[in-house]
Amino acid sequence: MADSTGPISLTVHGAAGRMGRRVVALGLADPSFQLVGAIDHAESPELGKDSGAVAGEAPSGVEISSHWPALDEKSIKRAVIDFSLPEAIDGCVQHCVEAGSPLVVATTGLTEEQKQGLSEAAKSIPVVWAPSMSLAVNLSMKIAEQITAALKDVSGGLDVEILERHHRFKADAPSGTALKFGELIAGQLGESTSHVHGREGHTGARTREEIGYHAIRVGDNPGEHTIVFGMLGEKIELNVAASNRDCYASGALAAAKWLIQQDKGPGLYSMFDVLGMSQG
Ligand SMILES: NC(=O)C1=CN([C@@H]2O[C@H](COP(=O)(O)OP(=O)(O)OC[C@H]3O[C@@H](n4cnc5c(N)ncnc54)[C@H](O)[C@@H]3O)[C@@H](O)[C@H]2O)C=CC1
Ligand SMILES: O=C(O)C1=N[C@H](C(=O)O)C[C@H](O)C1
Repeated sequence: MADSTGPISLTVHGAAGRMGRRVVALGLADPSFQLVGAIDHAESPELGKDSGAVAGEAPSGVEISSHWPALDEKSIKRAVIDFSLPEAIDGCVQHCVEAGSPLVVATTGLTEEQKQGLSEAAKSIPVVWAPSMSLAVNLSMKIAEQITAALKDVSGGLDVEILERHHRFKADAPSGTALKFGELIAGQLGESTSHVHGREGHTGARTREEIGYHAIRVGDNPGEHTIVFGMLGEKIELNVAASNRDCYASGALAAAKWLIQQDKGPGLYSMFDVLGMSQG
């Protein structure tokens, strides 16, 4: 008999990573979840170690492994949270589709083909996919859309530039969050918008239809985005910055809870859906 009561059986994909460790730590502290799996690369130096200990917490009894835990057919409340790398996504998605496990995907830098794969997977399982799981970032995205709508026809024209700052270890650029900001702002500016990544050489004057992106990599910055709305005579700078990674980890756990507690069916959902920001 399937058990619809009790905690959500949680598996973390990328469990030994900077983000995976925080998801494990916060998940272990949340009685809504029971950690049942901590997956990482077969060559990870953390393989075989206790996931709680690797996360700096008390032992969890769940070792970091490259093999997925056996499915508990009685437990219908289960979810997978992925904070891995693009090269790891296909295997994770395939497992979740085969197991019928709801999935939260946080990994950025996906190829267009991998994004299509998420849409295909969402035909059979519920998927939350967002480049940032942060409440403040998703709220800032909505505000950026409103600012753009209000200023896009301003006299003298509107210039939008997106600056992002991350730790020195970040492997992709610009951030998935910056790209999402640009996508949403371009949705307000119109189809003629071009996306310009950095500038060098004799570029000529900036065109009215471009959004500029600039990726800064310094120290241990957990993520900061500044959207500059420049006009002739004044500007607005919208800044949102994390001081640690827990805003993302708690957002991903909230997304998993939302999928299970709202009993979401197959579909591709965003953090706007999770946070109730989808309208407007
Ligand atoms: N959506 C969001 O809110 C956020 C997304 N991210 C994204 O999450 C991803 C991970 O970020 P970090 O934790 O900083 O990176 P990280 O490099 O510290 O962690 C990635 C983990 O994935 C593991 N991995 C690699 N290949 C694997 C495989 N085949 N199977 C299982 N595990 C595998 C690595 O061994 C590592 O432990 C990045 O794409 C980053 O942009 C990061 C923070 C917030
Ligand atoms: O790699 C990171 O750290 C982060 N990556 C995400 C992105 O690429 O947008 C989210 C957050 O900014 C932190």
